[in-house]
Amino acid sequence: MAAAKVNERNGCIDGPNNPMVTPLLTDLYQFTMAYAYWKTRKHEERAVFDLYFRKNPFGGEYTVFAGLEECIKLIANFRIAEDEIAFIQASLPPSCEDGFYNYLRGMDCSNVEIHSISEGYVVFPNVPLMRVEGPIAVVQLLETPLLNLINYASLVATNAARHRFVAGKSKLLLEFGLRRAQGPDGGIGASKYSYMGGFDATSNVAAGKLFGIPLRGTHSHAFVNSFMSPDEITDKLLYNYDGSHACEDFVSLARTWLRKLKRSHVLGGIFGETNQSELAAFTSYALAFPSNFLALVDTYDVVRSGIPNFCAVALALKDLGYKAVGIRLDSGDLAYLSCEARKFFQAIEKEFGVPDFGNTSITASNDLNEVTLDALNKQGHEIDAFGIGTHLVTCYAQPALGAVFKLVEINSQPRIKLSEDVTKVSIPCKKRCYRLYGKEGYSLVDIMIGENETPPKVGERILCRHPFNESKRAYVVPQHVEELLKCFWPGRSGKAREELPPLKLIRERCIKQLDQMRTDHLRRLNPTPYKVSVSAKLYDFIHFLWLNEAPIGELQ
Ligand SMILES: Nc1ncnc2c1ncn2[C@@H]1O[C@H](COP(=O)(O)OP(=O)(O)OP(=O)(O)O)[C@@H](O)[C@H]1O
Ligand SMILES: O=P(O)(O)OC[C@H]1O[C@H](OP(=O)(O)OP(=O)(O)O)[C@H](O)[C@@H]1O
Ligand SMILES: O=C(O)c1cccnc1
Ligand SMILES: [Mg+2]
Repeated sequence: MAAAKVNERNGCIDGPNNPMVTPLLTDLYQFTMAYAYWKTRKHEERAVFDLYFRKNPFGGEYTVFAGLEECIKLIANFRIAEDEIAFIQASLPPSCEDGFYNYLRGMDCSNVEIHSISEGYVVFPNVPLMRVEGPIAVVQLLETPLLNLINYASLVATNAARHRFVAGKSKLLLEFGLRRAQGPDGGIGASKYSYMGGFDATSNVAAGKLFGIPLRGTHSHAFVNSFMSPDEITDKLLYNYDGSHACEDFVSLARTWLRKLKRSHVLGGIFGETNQSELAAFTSYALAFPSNFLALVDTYDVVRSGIPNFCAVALALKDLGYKAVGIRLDSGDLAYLSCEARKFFQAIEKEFGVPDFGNTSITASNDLNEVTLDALNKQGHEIDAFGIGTHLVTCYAQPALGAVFKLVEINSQPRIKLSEDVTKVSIPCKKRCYRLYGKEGYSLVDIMIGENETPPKVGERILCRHPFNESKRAYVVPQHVEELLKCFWPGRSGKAREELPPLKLIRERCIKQLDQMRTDHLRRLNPTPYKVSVSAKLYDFIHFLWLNEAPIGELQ
């Protein structure tokens, strides 16, 4: 993954983060269609496409929109290089005329206009996330890369937001998925969009460098397993926190604390001989990171070895003025073990008078997902931080979002795609989209209207209709109206271009958006669907066009 390059052409928007995002990152049929448009001299006809999805993922009723910045970076840098043109020429039939390749040579997105919902917004089915307008051949080529950049990004951001919802705001959420992700780009994307969806940090160093995501981590079982005995620690010296004096033998100090713990009335009964190679591993990790000591305690036996060994080293550190961070549990019954660990820490705080030791942090990992987080909450647990990998980054519960890109207008003529399945009928016309807010500050409904219709106004009653179900309709008097589609790439329209905010701000926006949603839309079990509607005028037009385009069947 190369660092983002500076755009030489417009000097302001870098290229996509991933160098594989080029005009060739598309399906062959986009190029064959482009050729056919060109051959019939249709290629410059002005087309409007909507990018939207039909169903929220994970059985939920909301989605977090992500991936916009990469789309705009693609658009800003969209030029087909000479070697790419040669490859396209070799891939299309020899009968394709040379003029087409000259046309591709001059192709860019300077006449394409992109309106989009802002990245990090909570979004709903059928409302365009993005409206792409421009010469049909160019916009056709953009279908696949735009969908590619938005589908997984939005899916994983939504997955992260859902994990955050179950875990609760006070928990630290760490993304640990790189090793299980779908290749390098899956891993980088997962880290970026999990952070956007509300995770606090990642273990992925490359993502930390590329996007400034906070890096966090513990250590693995291999580190513990690698120690055979305390004799392996040769450098036992540790200066105290302020550097004023040295403890010559930190290993013995930790051993002394272990003996004290064993003699304690309360704790002594819990464990006997702990694993000494584990104690050696913890001691040497503390010598390496005295201010950031966190131990993985489940290699041998959490209660009889890992926790007492950790506490002995943590108390030795405390003697030298350091505060240990905590433990990680990576197997077994995480609810039970976290409660046992907390009791142990609290007993030490009481018996040895160590302030705040009871609050020592407990991190849990091991195949966690929404369901296990929910189960842990129901049982009661003492976990402060969750490290989540596989289920988060692979989107195990649902592997694809399914956003689509549909032609809604050409040469100012609205188009509709019909389907046997009503949910797959496209909503025609170049549209404006609004979010209407009610008295209590929550959003009530999203509404799509024709481009030239009068926008909804605060305090004015407007009829919101379900796009396809005649009987579903409601009057809304909005207290606040927000236009959703903003201009992120003005083309030649002369409109102002929305800025692309830094990742941290998008993350904050996402958290704020979710805070502003009614929790019944967010809950895991039987969430309430959010209403998505069209104006009365657009409703009538959709159904007029539908009847116009659908052939009448004949029964015999
Ligand atoms: N209290 C709990 N309630 C519900 N699920 C839990 C609880 N504690 C742990 N889990 C989950 O149960 C599963 C246990 O995994 P598994 O059966 O592989 O055992 P393990 O603890 O990983 O054992 P080992 O690593 O020693 O093989 C994990 O998915 C974990 O997230
Ligand atoms: O379980 P996940 O949600 O994917 O989180 C990441 C896992 O990766 C590490 O395990 P590792 O790869 O070392 O193997 P393990 O499964 O044997 O613990 C870590 O200890 C977690 O268990
Ligand atoms: O830092 C960790 O604890 C970590 C990182 C990646 C995967 N599992 C754990
Ligand atoms: Mg594991």
